[in-house]
Amino acid sequence: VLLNTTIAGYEFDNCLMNAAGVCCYDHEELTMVDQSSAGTFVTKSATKTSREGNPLPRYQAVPLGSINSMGLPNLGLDYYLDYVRQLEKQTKKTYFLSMTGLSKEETLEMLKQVELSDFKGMVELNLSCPNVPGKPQLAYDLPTTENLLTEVFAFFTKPLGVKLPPYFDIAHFDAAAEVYNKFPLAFVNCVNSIGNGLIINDETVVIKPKNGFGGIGGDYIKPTALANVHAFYQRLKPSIKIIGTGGVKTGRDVFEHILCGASMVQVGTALEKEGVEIFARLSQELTEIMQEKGYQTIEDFRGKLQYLA
Ligand SMILES: CC(C)(C)CCc1c(C(=O)O)[nH]c(=O)[nH]c1=O
Repeated sequence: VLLNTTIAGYEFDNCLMNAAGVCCYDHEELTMVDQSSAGTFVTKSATKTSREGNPLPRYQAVPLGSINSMGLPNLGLDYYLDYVRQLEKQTKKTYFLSMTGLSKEETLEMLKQVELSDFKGMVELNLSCPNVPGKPQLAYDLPTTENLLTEVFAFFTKPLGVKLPPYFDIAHFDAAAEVYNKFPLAFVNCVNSIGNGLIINDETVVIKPKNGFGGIGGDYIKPTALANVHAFYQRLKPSIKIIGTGGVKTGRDVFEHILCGASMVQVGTALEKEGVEIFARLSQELTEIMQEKGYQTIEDFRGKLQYLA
């Protein structure tokens, strides 16, 4: 049984990796993922300059998942770009560089810097980035998203995919897929946390920013994550691969994401709780499921979700 996968012609020896934001803040965390059973890693979404992020507590794990309003704490694009450029020369692996500008100008400026560099990996453009105040996050504003991607692909030639928040309406799957199908995207990553949830302990919110409102991850979001993976798998042109993120904590969850069409599966909340040894456990559990079912590679069952007659 092999757990290898391919995205945009880049080979990975394992289809598991971290989700942006988890275990990817600095060299130490990124090295831990790189030296684990994971096939690769993605960096914390970078902005042009480093950011402290929101006041603590800004992340809270709970039995069925997590809530966060981190506020994009990161060490700045140069830190991650320099680190990945030197690491990829040593390991010959393909890494993901996540980024999100706080304005269109910042996003384009960062991408121009990456385009001019000798970075050989892939960019994951986080479209959950904030928009003009009073407007929804970028990925929920499709005309603005289309405008941005048009300007991006006017100059950007390295492999680039987008990290998407969950959509909840079939009409939105249709409209969003119509936009993303217009661009030479390497992948779409479904899903980011479900935005603006609220978790309460006794009579009090559990995180400080935004009066306790934050992105929800974990068991709570797996049905939504699987639906988004499969909806885009059904709608996007075959050259745009799907990365599945959300609610993964067992090999069975990884299997279900791949069954829905995912070519790579990311782990967030469960990685935060268990640490990087989770990648070996998930690999073992997925291997056992595949052996039981007689699948040799993930391509034997990727996207083959069955419907009821
Ligand atoms: C929510 C934003 C701060 C605009 C982007 C960064 C981000 C964060 C974060 O840094 O708060 N948390 C998430 O669960 N997903 C994200 O994409």
